[in-house]
Amino acid sequence: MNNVHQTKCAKEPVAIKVENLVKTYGNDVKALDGLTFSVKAGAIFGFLGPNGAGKSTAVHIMTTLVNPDHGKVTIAGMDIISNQAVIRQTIGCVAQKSGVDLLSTGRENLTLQGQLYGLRGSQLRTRVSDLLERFHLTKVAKRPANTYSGGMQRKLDIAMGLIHRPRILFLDEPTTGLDPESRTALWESIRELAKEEGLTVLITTHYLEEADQLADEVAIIDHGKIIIKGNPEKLKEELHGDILQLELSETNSFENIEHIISDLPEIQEIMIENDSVYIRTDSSAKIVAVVLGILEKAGVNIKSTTISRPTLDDVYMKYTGKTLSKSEGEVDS
Ligand SMILES: Nc1ncnc2c1ncn2[C@@H]1O[C@H](COP(=O)(O)OP(=O)(O)OP(=O)(O)O)[C@@H](O)[C@H]1O
Repeated sequence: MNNVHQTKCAKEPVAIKVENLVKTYGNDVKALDGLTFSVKAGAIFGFLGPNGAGKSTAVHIMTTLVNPDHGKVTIAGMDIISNQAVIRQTIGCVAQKSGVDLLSTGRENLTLQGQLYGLRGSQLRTRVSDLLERFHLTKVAKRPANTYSGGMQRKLDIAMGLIHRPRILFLDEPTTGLDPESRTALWESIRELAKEEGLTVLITTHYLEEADQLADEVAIIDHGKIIIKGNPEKLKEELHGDILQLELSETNSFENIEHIISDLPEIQEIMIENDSVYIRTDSSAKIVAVVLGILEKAGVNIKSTTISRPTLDDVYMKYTGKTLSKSEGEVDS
């Protein structure tokens, strides 16, 4: 790794700058439609959006794999078109599809990856051992990767993406398919890494909880554009009040409900998704009995009632009109 590039990247306050990116596939699939955002150096940035929103296309462009039709991307202050070779040394990428060779051991996978980046000898051995240690894989380093659990294989994948000491790491849905425990453990490793190595991390995810837990900043992307961007805590705070969720027995009552309760002054917003009505209110204690009374009179059967503080899911729903977690078909094993 070239020290000049490392130094330049470390001093650059903005690690990733994306300006008005447009990418069309064929004649009419507009994957990106004026995408603009930036990521501060050292931050963990969560890139959220439903299937087909344009996340992977954006990541492919930022990592120099695909050229945009229009727009500009700078990575650590360098334009991606004119500095491809240097940028590929500056970034690490962990794609959705694993790069692990399942028949090789963890150590062999890391060693080969290091050799591809020109590392040799003791420098390579030390880096491999450090990464095995950091991801708690030392004990299994001599075992073929096909004997690893999903979480261990994913850790190995991320370790491989870090072998050349990149300053910016792109993680494309790193925890998809992992069980909740492995997912939480991986979050911990990513958090530690970002802090200790001063890494900038851009993470695409379908899991709002993941973005909420990990990211300093999130951007919600849909139809190739940023819909909203900000610190998760601040975005949630902006949705002041509580969320009252009413799960209904029959969804055919939806049409009436909005009409029946929308005049109540304590109600800020009503959203309907799947089998539930979500009511945002500053006066949940006062409103809950009133709403339940009105709906009972109107003959609406309510299965359950929940009051909660706004989550990133509620932020997502406010800006996209739908929930992400319910529409994406999460895979938990
Ligand atoms: N190589 C390609 N050829 C044609 N269309 C493509 C290609 N790659 C992506 N698309 C289309 O571009 C749009 C954006 O896709 P993209 O994969 O970037 O979205 P995404 O947000 O990453 O989705 P996912 O979460 O499912 O990975 C989609 O309509 C997709 O079908």
